[in-house]
Amino acid sequence: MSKSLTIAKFGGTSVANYAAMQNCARIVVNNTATRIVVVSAAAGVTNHLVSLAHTPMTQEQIGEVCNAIVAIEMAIVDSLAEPAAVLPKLNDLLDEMRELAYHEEILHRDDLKDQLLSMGERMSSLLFSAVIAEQGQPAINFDVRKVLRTDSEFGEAVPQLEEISALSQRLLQPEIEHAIVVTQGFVGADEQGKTTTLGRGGSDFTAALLAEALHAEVCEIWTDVAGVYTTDPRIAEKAHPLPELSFEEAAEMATFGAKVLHPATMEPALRKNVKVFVGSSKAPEQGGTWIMRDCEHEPPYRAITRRKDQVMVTVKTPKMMYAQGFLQQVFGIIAKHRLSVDLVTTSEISVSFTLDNPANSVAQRLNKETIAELETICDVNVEHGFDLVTVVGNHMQTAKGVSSKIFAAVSQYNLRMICFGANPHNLSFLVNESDSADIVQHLHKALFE
Ligand SMILES: Nc1ncnc2c1ncn2[C@@H]1O[C@H](COP(=O)(O)OP(=O)(O)O)[C@@H](O)[C@H]1O
Ligand SMILES: N[C@@H](CC(=O)OP(=O)(O)O)C(=O)O
Repeated sequence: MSKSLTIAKFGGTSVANYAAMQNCARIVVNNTATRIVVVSAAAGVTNHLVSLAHTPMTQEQIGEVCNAIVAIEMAIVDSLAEPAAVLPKLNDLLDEMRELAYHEEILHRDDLKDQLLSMGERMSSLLFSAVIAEQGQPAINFDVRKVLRTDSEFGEAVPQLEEISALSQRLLQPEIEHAIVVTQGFVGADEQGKTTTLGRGGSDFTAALLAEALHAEVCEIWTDVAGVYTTDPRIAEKAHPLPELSFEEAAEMATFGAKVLHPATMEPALRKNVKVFVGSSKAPEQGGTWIMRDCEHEPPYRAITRRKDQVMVTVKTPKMMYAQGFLQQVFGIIAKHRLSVDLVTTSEISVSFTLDNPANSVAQRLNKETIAELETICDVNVEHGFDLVTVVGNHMQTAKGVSSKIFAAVSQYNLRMICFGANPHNLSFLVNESDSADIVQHLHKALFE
């Protein structure tokens, strides 16, 4: 275990093609502390795999989607100086992918879906290890399933921390002594060795879990933006990168929709005090954001996030006024399906709460099951078409004038639910999806420009 170990994670756009991979390989070889590299699938590949796994398709349609993936992978191999060194292994993986796609279409098994989803990372890690080797460093492609033990919740598998730590120290640590280890983000395996996945965007989480297991000093998240910004730069053009963030602020931002980080990434970092750096693999010289335990400044507001695809569920029982334990029953059902609720409001006869409902996700299936079970005990009304906008900061409930400034900025919009005061780090609104970009822009202007 080395105190100076750095783990570098490269996201989908950073490994989208050969030129992008070369930028990343330079970042790796320029820092001798970087011995482990975690890669995502090349941009677009996981989306194709998700459509294979979740959309009913004819044989021809399956063939077309597979061909689109083949084109992305082959363009990278063809650019390598020695394609022949990896081509047989890549062809094996492509064959495995096609076979899984046809089988899954017939069998609809969750374990096959995850095996299929893992193929993008298995291919990109093979290719990326070849790109590092081209830059003169010994590199190996390591199968993360040997160490990233999870439970068997396919699609949203939960990492088993003690096993990951023991397995990583036994099987991964010796490898980094003699080569740069390139491994897969997002992917794991259960006790039976079946392939699992950690949920969309889960490669950041993998990097943080391995950093925790091997007591790394730094976990770098290399992406397509130069750090974590005041808000998504795709929404507000004047958004700017933040030099520093606390673990808590970063965790809130990720939970409430800052796609640049997977929501669970901060947990391992916080447990082992691993510093997290977020930067652009295209422009590493621009610097980025350091996320750490103690920041120099903890301002009342630091950033704005937006999370799309929210549903608002209102449960109502005419007997609620007298029915003690109704809330407990409702939240018992939600907990049983492992859902988390972000916003809650109550009145005498009803309770409203929000559920995250992204397309093609495990959450969507669990939401349906939860709503069906709630309908057995009360009236349930489900409304779609909302986004959640959150201002993230520190000691927000006690900082004077913060909430009035925020409410003034959104005064002309219809706010369906508001959540404030339960913790010092956020103020959230549920808003119509058609308004959310405007709301973020107005808030950004009022708070940061
Ligand atoms: N607060 C934020 N700061 C920076 N990027 C953000 C933020 N909120 C959302 N994003 C979006 O996250 C994107 C990076 O995340 P993602 O596409 O998942 O990258 P990767 O493929 O590298 O994991 C950025 O291009 C940006 O549009
Ligand atoms: N490839 C997976 C995992 C991941 O983390 O990807 P990215 O780093 O590109 O967000 C996904 O698309 O969900």
